[in-house]
Amino acid sequence: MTATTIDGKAFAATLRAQVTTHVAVLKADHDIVPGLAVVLVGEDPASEVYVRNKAKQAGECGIRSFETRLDAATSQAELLAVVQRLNADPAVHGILVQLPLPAHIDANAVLGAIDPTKDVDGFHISNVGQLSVGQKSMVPCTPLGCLLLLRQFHKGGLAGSHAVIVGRSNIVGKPMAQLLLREHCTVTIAHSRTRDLPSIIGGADILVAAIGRQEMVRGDWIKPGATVIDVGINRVTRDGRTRLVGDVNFAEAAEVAGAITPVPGGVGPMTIACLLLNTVTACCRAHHLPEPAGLAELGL
Ligand SMILES: Nc1nc2c(c(=O)[nH]1)N[C@@H](CN(C=O)c1ccc(C(=O)N[C@@H](CCC(=O)O)C(=O)O)cc1)CN2
Repeated sequence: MTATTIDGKAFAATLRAQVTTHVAVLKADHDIVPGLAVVLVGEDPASEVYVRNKAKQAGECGIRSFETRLDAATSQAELLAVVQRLNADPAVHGILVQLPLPAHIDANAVLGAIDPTKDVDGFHISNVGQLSVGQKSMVPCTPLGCLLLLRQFHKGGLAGSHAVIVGRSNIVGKPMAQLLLREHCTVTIAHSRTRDLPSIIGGADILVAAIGRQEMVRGDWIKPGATVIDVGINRVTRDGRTRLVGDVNFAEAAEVAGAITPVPGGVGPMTIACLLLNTVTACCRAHHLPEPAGLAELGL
């Protein structure tokens, strides 16, 4: 069997087109322009790329973007002051502090200082709690992107499917589990200390790999016909060339799975598209206006 390759880049482009349409309506009917503030501390090269792409794609959708770049030596108090300023700015509907932060800064303190209604990353504890009890919330971008791909590409519907999530991070693994539970999947969260990972993965109709280890999941671990969502982004250098690979061995898995996301071009582009969707959603909620399809469609 050769799996369908899920084109996350194309799906993200469609989502961004929907966001662009909604932004245009907000401007034409209400003279409102959604605003997204992105804060980067330090000079991590990958974060630089992500922040640049966020600002560029926001602009292309008609979202006003506000970028704050801070020195790696910025104190936690200085960063908190920036967050407070953005919380108070009515032109800013979404705030994102790019992770990882330098080690001397307590990320939880910073994420907890963001106004939950502007928390387009969905990392504030009140959004985490609301998602876990099934209330309307802001939803973390990567798991939201994975869910939208699964709703589109997993054959046979999500309800009743056994989903195995490998990875228990607050950014991906845990919120992904909440989202799939809401879709009536049977959810197993596995992680680095799970015993006999291959046999757990072998029972999965849906596999979400978010463990951060290059090509760790082998093709013969995967149930024939399963849908595989690879969240991993690992930079590897082979024969003097650097390239990106996921947490799943793509070539092997594609021989067994029903559908699979590639790396790059799978989940990554969905992360930024969902950030833009969350920003417009936050703007609409702030102004008590109809939200774009997306979170509302998912009942979130
Ligand atoms: N505050 C946040 N920080 C981080 C998040 C997040 O959701 N919020 N997620 C990741 C990084 N990330 C977004 O910030 C992100 C990662 C990857 C991509 C992406 O488009 N990847 C491409 C490949 C890009 C490349 O060449 O490196 C792909 O997979 O096709 C977008 C966003 C950690 N931090």
